[in-house]
Amino acid sequence: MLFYVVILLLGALAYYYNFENKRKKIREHLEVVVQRRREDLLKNVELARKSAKKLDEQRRDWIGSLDFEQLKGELQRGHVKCVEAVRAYFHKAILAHEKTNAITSFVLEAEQQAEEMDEKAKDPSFVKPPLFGIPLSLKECLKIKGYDQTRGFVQDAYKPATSDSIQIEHYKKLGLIPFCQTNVPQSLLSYNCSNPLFGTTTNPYDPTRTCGGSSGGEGALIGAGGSLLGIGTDVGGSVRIPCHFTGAAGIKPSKMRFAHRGGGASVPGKPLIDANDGPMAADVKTNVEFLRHVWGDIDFQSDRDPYCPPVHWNESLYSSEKKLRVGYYVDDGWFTPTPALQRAVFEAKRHLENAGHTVIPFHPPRLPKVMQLYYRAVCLDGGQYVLQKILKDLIEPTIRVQVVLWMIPVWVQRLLSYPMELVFPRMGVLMQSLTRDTFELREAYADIESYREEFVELMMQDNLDVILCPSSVMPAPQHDVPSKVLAGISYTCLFNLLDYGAGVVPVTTVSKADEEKLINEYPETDKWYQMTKSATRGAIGMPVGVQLAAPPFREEIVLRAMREIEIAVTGK
Ligand SMILES: CCCCCCCC/C=C\CCCCCCCC(=O)NCC(=O)O
Repeated sequence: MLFYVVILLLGALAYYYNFENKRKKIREHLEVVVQRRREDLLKNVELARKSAKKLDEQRRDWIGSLDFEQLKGELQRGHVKCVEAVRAYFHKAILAHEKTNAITSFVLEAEQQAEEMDEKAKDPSFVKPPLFGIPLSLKECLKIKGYDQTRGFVQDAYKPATSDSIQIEHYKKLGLIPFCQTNVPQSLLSYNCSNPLFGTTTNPYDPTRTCGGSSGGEGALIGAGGSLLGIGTDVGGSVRIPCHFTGAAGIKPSKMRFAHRGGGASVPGKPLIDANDGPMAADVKTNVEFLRHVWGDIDFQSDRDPYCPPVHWNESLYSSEKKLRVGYYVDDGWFTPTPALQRAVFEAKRHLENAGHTVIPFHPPRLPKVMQLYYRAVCLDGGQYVLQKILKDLIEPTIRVQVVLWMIPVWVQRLLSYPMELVFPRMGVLMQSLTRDTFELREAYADIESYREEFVELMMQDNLDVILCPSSVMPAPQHDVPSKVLAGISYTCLFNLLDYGAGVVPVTTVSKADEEKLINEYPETDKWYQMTKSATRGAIGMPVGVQLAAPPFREEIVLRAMREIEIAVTGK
């Protein structure tokens, strides 16, 4: 017996030694790659700076002071040249990058693309496309020719795309000029924004706090004024959470409203957890203008990807005079949001009511089940695809907790979930989420389908057009909190599970009264609540948005409600 135990221990030791040795070699190689990539980024930023300096300072500042609508008008009228817009935004993005570390690469070809467009515009018969010359920032994972899509994995550096995605082709056709790529968390499966290749992107309002993720670089850049319009992706909140954390506005449309052929994802092959790209900007108005033109011309994408239905921008939904019926909630029954987030929903409710809409209570059903189904379907192989990739890379410290969770075998998680339920019931629920086998996976898909039916039925019973709810559970926390408070995405991931269109609009900032309410009333009943409470302390002044959502192909209603709230909040 002793003999076998000794053999087993020796075997385990040899395995560990071998594993560590291999990891050490991988680490050494990857550290060299990181060094080289960071040096290349410094050179790339210097080239963008050189280009920006070609523009007279006064003119640069004037162009930089124009909002989206004004810049669009000046470019259309020929008062601003495309190359001037690109140089002005190189300058503004460098300033934002120096503040937040938001950029992973400037797209230096933007200058040449702009010059070519200016050349074409000299011909009096040339018809300018609707978004002529507007600089566009892109989340790093979006496929643009000549640039990497690493998703924060060092192993994927120096593997540039050989072509643009259909969507990028489309944006260029509409006149937009991609001018930079922005940072993401390693794997994209986090709502913070750190990776070992490019480091941590910070919140423009407070560097000790995250800008959110995974489209965090976009949030930071837009929040710091370095871009007028950017594109993110969202499989659990990655467009909406950074918007909420940085005071931006953005929308995740339902999956079929854009082409996906040839596009990448954090975890390929996870049907029913629907991801999509989505615009992000300083205001809702810009999102509307962008989508009006993209969807107005959606045949470009449908012709190249037959799985993208040619559903055009529906102006009559957006501009309708018919008053809306809105279902609202401030607490989903799974994770009570901090006071400022609840207040934001009540304020948005009041704005909608003042505009003549009917706003009634709505209760999203069975959120603990939703969380289980979401994690089950997002990590459909028990997290193995991402885990294997992470283990071949430098591991990002701020997502270590979730990496460790993925490493615990599913059967062990299940076993431990029962005692866990007694002391930390919500964690117990999540520990039962990852799949043991295909039987459970099929069951999860069937459950998601019936949950969708149930939700639609509930909305129909009350004749609801749109749902109003919090964007998250807290304002921007510190960088390591998202990986620890995994369950804090319930407000956003619900609408990925449902494949609804869902957007976030800024409404308020955290106030002193919110802080007092937090200290005196916010629950501390488990670790997640304790961490959320402590992360929210000292967040006075941080932006807070609300979320609106509607069933697929009704994104225009979501945008209408967002825009009405925006007008009530900002007066413009
Ligand atoms: C014991 C608990 C077991 C559960 C372990 C789960 C580990 C974490 C897995 C997934 C986290 C998902 C967070 C998603 C945040 C938003 C991500 C997003 O929208 N990404 C965009 C994209 O992928 O394109």
